[in-house]
Amino acid sequence: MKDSEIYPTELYLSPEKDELFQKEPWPKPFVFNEDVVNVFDNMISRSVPLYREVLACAAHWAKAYYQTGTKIIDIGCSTGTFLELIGRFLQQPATLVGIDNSQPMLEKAREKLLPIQQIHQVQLICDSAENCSFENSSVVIINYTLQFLPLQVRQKLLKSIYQGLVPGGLLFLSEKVKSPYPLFQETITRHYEAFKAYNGYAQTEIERKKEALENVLVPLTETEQLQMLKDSGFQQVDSLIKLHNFLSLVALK
Ligand SMILES: C[S@@+](CC[C@H](N)C(=O)[O-])C[C@H]1O[C@@H](n2cnc3c(N)ncnc32)[C@H](O)[C@@H]1O
Ligand SMILES: O=C(O)C(=O)C[C@]1(C(=O)O)C=C[C@@H](O)C=C1
Repeated sequence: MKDSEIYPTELYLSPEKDELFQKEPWPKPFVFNEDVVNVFDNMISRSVPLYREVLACAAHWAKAYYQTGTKIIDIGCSTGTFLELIGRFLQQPATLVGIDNSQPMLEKAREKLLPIQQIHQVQLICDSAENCSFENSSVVIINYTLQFLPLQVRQKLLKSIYQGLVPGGLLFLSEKVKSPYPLFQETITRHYEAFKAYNGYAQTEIERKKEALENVLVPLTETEQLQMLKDSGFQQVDSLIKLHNFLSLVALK
């Protein structure tokens, strides 16, 4: 695939509709179990603003910073949507590694990634990111995953990613963030919920998921996020995309 062909791009998303929070009992607290996994592609693409654009952007940056003979690692790879995209986009054979601690997610990913295995070496690791090595990677992607880790583990993980990246290596990070200003946070949340309603979620579904995610998904502010990256060793850090309460950053080793 040529650079010009990735945007606008089609992602490989399973069509099963997310109706999890319509029914009783609904998942609380939120976990990445089989029920969530079965509808995950539909859930995330209807819940994360600019999801398609973020993945296309991550693929562009991955291609630009990939160094031959190194790895591209996707932490919290879920059903493998990013790896499948970069696998189609990157012409030269590469080692693509997906890490996720949900076995059902990796089973979906395995299926999705079969076609790109004709070109690339694909490794799927079922473990917590904090137990993994990032040695010999030139690109690490961590989209909407750090937010689920305990606060004290996040810095440790970012340091370990920094250590594992080769010089000139890139970290691409997307997170749900919060505003440091309560009034702005309220306005942003209302706007975000309108986005979800536009994507077909009923108010009860929105409220139930919000409750399920409480204390499970803990967002930081953009400033805290940038500081954590700098404290982990990254000196060159920049923001690329932000809409409502979702942010994408890049950081260079
Ligand atoms: C919101 S999803 C990520 C979405 C995915 N990156 C994408 O763009 O489609 C979060 C993923 O992180 C995984 N996860 C949560 N905690 C983890 C941990 N400590 N280590 C590895 N994976 C984790 C979950 O199983 C889930 O698949
Ligand atoms: O629905 C929300 O409120 C979200 O925060 C979306 C979000 C996320 O950002 O991780 C939450 C859970 C799902 O895994 C997919 C997306």
